[in-house]
Amino acid sequence: MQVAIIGYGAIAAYVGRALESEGAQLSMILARAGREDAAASVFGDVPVATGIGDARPDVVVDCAGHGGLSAHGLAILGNGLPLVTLSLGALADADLHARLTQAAREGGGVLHLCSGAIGGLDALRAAAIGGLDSVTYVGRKPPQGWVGSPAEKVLDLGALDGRAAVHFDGSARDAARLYPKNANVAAAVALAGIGFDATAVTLIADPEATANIHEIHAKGAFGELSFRIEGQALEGNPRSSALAAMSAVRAVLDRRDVMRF
Ligand SMILES: NC(=O)C1=CN([C@@H]2O[C@H](COP(=O)(O)OP(=O)(O)OC[C@H]3O[C@@H](n4cnc5c(N)ncnc54)[C@H](O)[C@@H]3O)[C@@H](O)[C@H]2O)C=CC1
Ligand SMILES: O=C([O-])CC(=O)C(=O)O
Repeated sequence: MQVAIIGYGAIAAYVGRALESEGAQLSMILARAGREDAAASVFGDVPVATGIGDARPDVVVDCAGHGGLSAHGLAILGNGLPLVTLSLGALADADLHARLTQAAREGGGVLHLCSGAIGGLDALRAAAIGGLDSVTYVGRKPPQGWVGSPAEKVLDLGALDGRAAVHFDGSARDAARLYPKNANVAAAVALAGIGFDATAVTLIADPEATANIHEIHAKGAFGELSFRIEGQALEGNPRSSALAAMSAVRAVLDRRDVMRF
């Protein structure tokens, strides 16, 4: 299997290593113009490019956040290629969502939405068929997991005095837009359940937390669901959970299986 990867950060490095150890071949790394050397320093002699051009890998994996999906998604899907993404929050932008959908329909590509750092989305998606009354997502991370996010505008993350503090309460659409590096899970819950505007999100910085804790609570015709995961941070980035990288690897490997979840 030939795999192209967008990005060369903590998740991209994990995904690349794991896929190579499963026998996949990295055929291309997509980086921003001017950052080719930085990408090459992570991936050695894998060719680095700034656009997909006419390359035909079996699958492309977006590990570069919202900017990666918005920069490369249209061309990749428009070229009829499958694209696995972790940047689900970018779809809170209704215009980008519509343009990616159109490019995939016209070009024959498919955008695979990774479950990322959270789980339980299979049950939530099934429950949506019968009708959901409410869906809530609560994200709780240690203070360093929120560095570089709008949490810094309302909290002093270095001086929380042992107390957990809420820094966002609102819709999944606002969470996804405001926290592009932290609220892709909120977007995943929204897309699996009742959408970006109806999904309620609370984000918490918790000095007592030793993991990235994600919870879903949902009610509907199916009954009631509660899901909670304590995910360890990925080596190299305290904002990202290791499971997010693992889920992208899973999504790529699933493509070669004849029996699929
Ligand atoms: N769905 C989920 O559960 C999760 C999603 N994520 C998303 O994955 C992203 C990456 O996470 P990490 O690897 O931990 O972050 P990171 O900061 O270590 O790496 C991000 C990489 O993307 C590159 N990049 C940015 N814009 C780009 C573009 N237009 N084209 C090519 N490369 C570009 C950066 O240079 C950097 O190498 C996060 O920003 C977040 O949006 C992260 C964790 C969980
Ligand atoms: O990795 C996590 O714990 C969640 C995250 O950053 C995101 O959803 O963007």
